[in-house]
Amino acid sequence: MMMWTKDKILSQAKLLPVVAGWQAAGEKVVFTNGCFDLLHLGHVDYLEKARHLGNRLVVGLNTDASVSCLKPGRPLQDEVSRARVLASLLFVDAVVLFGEQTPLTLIEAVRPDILVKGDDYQLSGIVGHEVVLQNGGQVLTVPLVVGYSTTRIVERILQSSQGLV
Ligand SMILES: Nc1ncnc2c1ncn2[C@@H]1O[C@H](COP(=O)(O)OP(=O)(O)OP(=O)(O)O)[C@@H](O)[C@H]1O
Ligand SMILES: O=P(O)(O)O[C@@H]1O[C@H]([C@H](O)CO)[C@@H](O)[C@H](O)[C@@H]1O
Repeated sequence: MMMWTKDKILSQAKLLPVVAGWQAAGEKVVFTNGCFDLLHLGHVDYLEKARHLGNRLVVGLNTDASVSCLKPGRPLQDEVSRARVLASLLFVDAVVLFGEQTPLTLIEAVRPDILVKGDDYQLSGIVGHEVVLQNGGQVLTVPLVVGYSTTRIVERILQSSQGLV
């Protein structure tokens, strides 16, 4: 049965029993996180690959307040929009917002089987890698699709707009 995308967006309190149920059924839960401001091919490719590393994909999404601390001038899209766009992806099973500067507390609560980031991150630099490894899980990276980033999209928009004046 096709889920409504908004029903994939869960509070942490509602997410934890859902994850526990998946794991009790023997499903490997993959967790990743990010700002996902303007969704692009790199995000889609990496999220799809992350999903295929296990059986379920949970995406931790930085709130607007969290993003603005990490990336001044961002986000360009609010958290409601960013969450809904992520939830619309077939291979995303759940989206959960977090307001801290890092997803450490969330990862400690979710206890995913697999933690994934793009390979713009070194394994040792991935927040939560110690927790997941201590729990017997895996920490993996997915190769970047070269040439794609939200920053690059913004730069190209600015360049093209300058050409219009
Ligand atoms: N080109 C890409 N290919 C694969 N994965 C990517 C790519 N760009 C970002 N990611 C991954 O997507 C996740 C979210 O990253 P983020 O939202 O910072 O995207 P971004 O495009 O790099 O944004 P920004 O340009 O603002 O840094 C991270 O795990 C990152 O590793
Ligand atoms: O979209 P980004 O900038 O890749 O996401 C950040 O990732 C950080 C990462 O998990 C560090 O290992 C995280 O700490 C931060 O909150 C953003 O989600």
